[in-house]
Amino acid sequence: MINKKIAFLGAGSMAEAMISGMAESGTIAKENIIVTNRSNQDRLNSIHEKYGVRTVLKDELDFSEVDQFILAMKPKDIDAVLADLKDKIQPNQVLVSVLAGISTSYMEERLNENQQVIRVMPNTSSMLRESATALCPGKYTDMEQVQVAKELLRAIGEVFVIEEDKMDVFTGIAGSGPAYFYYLMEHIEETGRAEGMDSETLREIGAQTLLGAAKMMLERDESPTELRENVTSPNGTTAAGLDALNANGGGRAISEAVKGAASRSKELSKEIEGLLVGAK
Ligand SMILES: NC(=O)C1=CN([C@@H]2O[C@H](COP(=O)(O)OP(=O)(O)OC[C@H]3O[C@@H](n4cnc5c(N)ncnc54)[C@H](OP(=O)(O)O)[C@@H]3O)[C@@H](O)[C@H]2O)C=CC1
Ligand SMILES: O=C(O)[C@@H]1CCC=N1
Repeated sequence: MINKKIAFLGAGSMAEAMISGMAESGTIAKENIIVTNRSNQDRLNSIHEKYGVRTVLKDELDFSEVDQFILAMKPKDIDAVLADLKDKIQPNQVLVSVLAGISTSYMEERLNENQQVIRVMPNTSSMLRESATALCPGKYTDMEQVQVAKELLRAIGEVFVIEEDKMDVFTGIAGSGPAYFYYLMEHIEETGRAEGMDSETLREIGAQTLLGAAKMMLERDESPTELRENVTSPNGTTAAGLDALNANGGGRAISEAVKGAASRSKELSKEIEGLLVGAK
């Protein structure tokens, strides 16, 4: 068990997914997880009741008791948050940000010298401890703190330490990724329903098919191409399905989705910088 105190600054959907996974994991005691937001006390009450973690409004947080702060507000709020935190945090405390598009250098430049920061990108499957989470440390961050963050994030799934210049594409693949699979399922369900199947059965069939394919990719030593070919009998049903997918730009659409999300991640940081320039 990790004997550190963490404070979430932000109690929205991403924070809740992480809190739920962490609280269930036993990796960190619930009383060592503090959840804050700006003003929504009802939301804090509900998180406290559901997960048994401590909750306080951000202005009531005792900063001195926290080892790692997890920034989980919207990217547009980052400047206000960093300005507020700058002189409240100590060099031995670490800021771990889940914000899309906000780089470690962006945070470092707005904090006191040598401040330790870590950028991470989880996804909402954190709730079931099945996130694929990327992590990259800032340039002043101790390895020991990186280890603590890694261990914490392992409570909500698998952790991949990556170079920061890969963070945008990682966001396009894994941060936003669950939505693509849900979208796929929405269309599969719609088609099944049109053929008279009921939604509940379709949900189970689709999810089991996705889970089976995911496990095959994780547990078999075969590439997705080989696995796909094994499903595809000559002149059979899968070949017909894949032909239809290709004829309708399916493969290209998937690549474009990843590229679109990655490019939005890049754009977000530019927008935030633009806002700052505009505010001067
Ligand atoms: N949703 C996802 O799948 C993923 C999201 N992310 C990132 O997670 C972040 C949060 O997204 P999401 O959960 O959807 O956002 P939400 O809008 O649901 O939640 C934002 C939260 O931030 C709080 N907040 C705002 N300013 C402050 C502050 N100064 N101090 C403390 N809390 C503050 C808000 O409090 P109040 O309500 O009181 O104003 C609210 O609880 C984003 O930056 C996003 O890029 C990353 C990976 C995946
Ligand atoms: O849509 C978003 O911007 C956030 C970041 C990754 C997933 N959700």
